[in-house]
Amino acid sequence: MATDSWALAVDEQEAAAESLSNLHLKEEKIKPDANGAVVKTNTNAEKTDEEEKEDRAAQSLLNKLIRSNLVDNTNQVEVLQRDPNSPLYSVKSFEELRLKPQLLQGVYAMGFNRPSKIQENALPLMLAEPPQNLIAQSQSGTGKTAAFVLAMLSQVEPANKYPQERGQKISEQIVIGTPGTVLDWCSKLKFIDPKKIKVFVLDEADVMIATQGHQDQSIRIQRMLPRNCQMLLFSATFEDSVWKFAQKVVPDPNIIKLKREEETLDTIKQYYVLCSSRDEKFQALCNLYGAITIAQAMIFCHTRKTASWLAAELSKEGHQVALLSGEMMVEQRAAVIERFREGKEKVLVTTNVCARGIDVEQVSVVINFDLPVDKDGNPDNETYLHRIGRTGRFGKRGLAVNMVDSKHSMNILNRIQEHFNKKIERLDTDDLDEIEKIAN
Ligand SMILES: Nc1ncnc2c1ncn2[C@@H]1O[C@H](COP(=O)(O)OP(=O)(O)OP(=O)(O)O)[C@@H](O)[C@H]1O
Repeated sequence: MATDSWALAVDEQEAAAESLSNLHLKEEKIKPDANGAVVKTNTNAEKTDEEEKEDRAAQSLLNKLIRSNLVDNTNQVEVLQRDPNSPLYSVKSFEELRLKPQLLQGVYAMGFNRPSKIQENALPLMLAEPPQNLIAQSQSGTGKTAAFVLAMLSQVEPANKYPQERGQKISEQIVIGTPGTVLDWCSKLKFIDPKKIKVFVLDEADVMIATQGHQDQSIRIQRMLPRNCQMLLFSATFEDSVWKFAQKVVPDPNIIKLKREEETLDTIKQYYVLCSSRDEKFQALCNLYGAITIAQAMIFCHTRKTASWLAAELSKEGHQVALLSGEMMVEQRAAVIERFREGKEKVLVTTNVCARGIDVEQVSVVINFDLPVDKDGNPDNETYLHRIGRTGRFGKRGLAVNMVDSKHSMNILNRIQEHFNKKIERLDTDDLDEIEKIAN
């Protein structure tokens, strides 16, 4: 079966339609009772004639949409979750993963119907008794964060109001921070008693490696934790250095790892555009906007200067643009991201600061206005993966367009293709028909 929803056969699509209608029923069926327990009710018995009619009409419309290949995204997720080749595939339901009733309730309230592959594989290990250590890799946007957050919440005892602070008390049970701050809180400032920590998660382990000092700080925190503290390490990419670090920091780990060619998602289509100058790249971008409907886009530039220039040019063209760059204060960055998430701005122009972590479902296009390179000018494959992973979140389709403006950047692009063993097709942005085709 194809992983790619564009290539689904009609019978698969119809099966998907059926799933969607079941999904609708399932959402209705699962309701928490007064004690927070999840109760299943017989929906069919409760359905009125009116609802029955509405359902049939919805089903028929959906089938029509599917036949014309406009597969709805919810539907698409359902299809992917039944495709063994997809990172969203699972054979189990959340109920079978033995989450606490309140967490199960929360998961359904979030609109999650089935776990993804990483959730299905990682959760039983993380929730085992005694809890297991884990080093895990999964593609961007496939539910890693949701997986370890569920594991953390499963371990929290709400009655225990720590971590504690010497003078002022921290009553929150979960602390999220960069290695430097958490280390200060555990050691210098003693806001947290590390001996009481039950779960230690290192997310985006590749950043720990790339950022000066983070690796050592993480190891110093890990050494303060009790022996029975559960250690979890997640990353979308695992270069050798990340791998070495992971094994240093997580003792006796269970390991979930991807093959290199599995790291990129088939739901994200990747293209490059040949240009000869910055202005041509800008023109290509305008052509793209002229030809396809772009819900929201993120555009990555190498320098703040280019990012500010581009944001200003796009504004002149009438786009609602937000600019996010490294010199902004944390609060300012958060405010910009929040406005973008709310859809107040449709385009986010940024430098690398924003390559990771942002989860905005509506981002349908990522543009590498400049290709990601490291400080020595070599291709930065991890950053590339994180950048394009801002689109195609949890089974959504995405488009990644790379602007190539010199022999050097063509060489960078070729090396990125080789690294991921994935062909990046050329796109002629002067050909409107061609652009329209890729968007369908
Ligand atoms: N089982 C699920 N069903 C439906 N949606 C889900 C499920 N799990 C997670 N999601 C949603 O999918 C999106 C991506 O999930 P998440 O942020 O956990 O992925 P991630 O692998 O940590 O991504 P990244 O690598 O970019 O950090 C989020 O919006 C999340 O709410």
